Amino acid sequence: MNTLNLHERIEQLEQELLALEMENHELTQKMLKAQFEDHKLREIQKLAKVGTWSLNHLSYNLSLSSELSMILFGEEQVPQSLSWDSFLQLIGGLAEQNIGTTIMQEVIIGGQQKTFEHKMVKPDGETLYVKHCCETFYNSIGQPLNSVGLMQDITLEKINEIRLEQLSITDELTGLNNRRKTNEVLVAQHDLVQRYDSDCTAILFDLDLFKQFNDLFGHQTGDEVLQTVAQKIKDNLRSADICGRWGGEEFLVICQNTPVSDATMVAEKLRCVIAAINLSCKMPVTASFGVAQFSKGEPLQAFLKRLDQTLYTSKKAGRDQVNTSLYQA
Ligand SMILES: Nc1nc2c(ncn2[C@@H]2O[C@H](COP(=O)(O)OP(=O)(O)OP(=O)(O)O)[C@@H](O)[C@H]2O)c(=O)[nH]1
Repeated sequence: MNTLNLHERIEQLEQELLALEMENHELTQKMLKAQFEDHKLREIQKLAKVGTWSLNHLSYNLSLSSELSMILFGEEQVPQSLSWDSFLQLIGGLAEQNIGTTIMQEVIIGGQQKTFEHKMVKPDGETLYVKHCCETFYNSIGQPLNSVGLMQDITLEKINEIRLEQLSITDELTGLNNRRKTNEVLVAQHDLVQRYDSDCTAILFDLDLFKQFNDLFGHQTGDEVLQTVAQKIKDNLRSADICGRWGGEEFLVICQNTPVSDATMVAEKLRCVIAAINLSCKMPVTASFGVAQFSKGEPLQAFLKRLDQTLYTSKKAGRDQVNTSLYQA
């Protein structure tokens, strides 16, 4: 090779090197961009508390994204490998007939995309609420290839929602059900009786001469009397009985699956419990009761009127007593 050719060859190689360097630079830029995008995606997933899983239908191999592992296991407890069955077990948690497991199995078999919310119990015993979306993908001859799922941890939002829901149905002063919730239960029980002719009885009671507590000791003492009475009622009712604050110093107890004879005994017990309360203001507290059983064919408004009149009978007859009304069609 003469000097001229050698010179040309060097120039050619230099140009090729430059082109390679440019290509390399471009590739590095692309890689950095991809890494940045990947990092961004992970950060977004972390922020949104979202993770993914995928199940290969041929190997039955399950893989979880690191974000999902974090959501399910936290930093320290990520297992080396997780089988599909253990994953389902985890999703199903301790709850029987867990909707999460059921729907996931449906998607695995049926393939349709589904989005649903469910509750699960983490290995550390903590309750987790998740929004879950999963789908199965098929090859051209309809064989399932893989199923993928996206899970979002919505525990905080759910807990706030539950708290708000609880607040909206609770009487602030006494912690009992408020009138709205009590009325809801009343309507539902009335409907059940109309449909099944079941036994359900309501007890309405009103504290006697309650105005005196406010007048003699102040509103604050009046409030404390209402709270003490509410607590006593809670302590002395079955968990199936529903109790609510119906008005100022008026309470309503709904005893499901209870005929009027049994509910009258409940009312008598509550009357005694209230009369035995020892208030710090030393004034006795009593209540007057009306008891009535729902009847098939009786409209709710008519029933409430009958119940109210029965309570009024107790007031008129001297207070601190229980009166029962029997339905006459
Ligand atoms: N402290 C307090 N008082 C309340 C509350 N709601 C209603 N009241 C009071 O309860 C009193 C009810 O008075 P009345 O309707 O005259 O009845 P009563 O004094 O209990 O007399 P009888 O029902 O006839 O035995 C009123 O003074 C109301 O202001 C409350 O949340 N806190």
